[in-house]
Amino acid sequence: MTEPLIAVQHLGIAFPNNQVFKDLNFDMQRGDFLAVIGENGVGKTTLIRALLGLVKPVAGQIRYYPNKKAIKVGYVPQFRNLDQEYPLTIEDFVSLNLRGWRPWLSKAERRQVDTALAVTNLKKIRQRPLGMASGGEKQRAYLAQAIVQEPQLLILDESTASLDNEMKYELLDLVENLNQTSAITVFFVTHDLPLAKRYAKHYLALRPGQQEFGQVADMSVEQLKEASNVSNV
Ligand SMILES: Nc1ncnc2c1ncn2[C@@H]1O[C@H](COP(=O)(O)OP(=O)(O)OP(=O)(O)O)[C@@H](O)[C@H]1O
Repeated sequence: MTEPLIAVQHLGIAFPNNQVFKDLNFDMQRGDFLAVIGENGVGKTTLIRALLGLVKPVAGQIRYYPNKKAIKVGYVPQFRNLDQEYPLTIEDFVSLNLRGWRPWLSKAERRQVDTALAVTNLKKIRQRPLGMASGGEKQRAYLAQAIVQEPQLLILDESTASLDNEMKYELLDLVENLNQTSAITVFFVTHDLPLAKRYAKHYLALRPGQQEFGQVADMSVEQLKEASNVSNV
């Protein structure tokens, strides 16, 4: 077995009066495309926060290989429509993730921006104010911003929710392409089981107090639904 990118081992996370995870275990192999499914409130966002080191486990651990610092993370949020007045151009918006306190980009950074715009099909409209872009273009700009630093791990946090069908597939086709050509590891939180089935290699179905991890190819959409539904006890 090769070394994973991230190993979640016996993870326990609790808030006052609320044990969200108890003994959660799964590995993310490099280049995996993992769909994380489960009902509202089961802990999907908490798991993302734990992966980012923003919530402290009460038990177990998350191991990063070779180490946490070596893993850059890109994050694509759920689609929310930006105001038409939003002033940054698409290119400036994508560059935000590279600019520290410096107002300018180095040559190497410019190349990174060009690549991110190219792989998300935004080159032609790079000078358009982001607020004037279509919904799909805006979400592609978020994807471009997330990948401009060439992360090893890309987190899609319900990034396709509220997009129409065509835009969902368009966005995930781009992500699949990145996954296949740059071996970027994808952590895809979604309620959309047909999308999970179409794009993911593995699934992690979260239920209160339990989890199921497996290969998507072995599951039908109905079985995925069953795996992520709360059992009637
Ligand atoms: N900071 C916090 N303090 C206390 N409880 C919290 C905190 N954050 C989350 N929770 C609780 O932990 C549980 C898991 O929440 P979380 O947001 O991770 O679920 P989710 O699966 O992402 O839900 P959704 O699909 O609705 O986004 C919920 O019961 C939530 O109320």
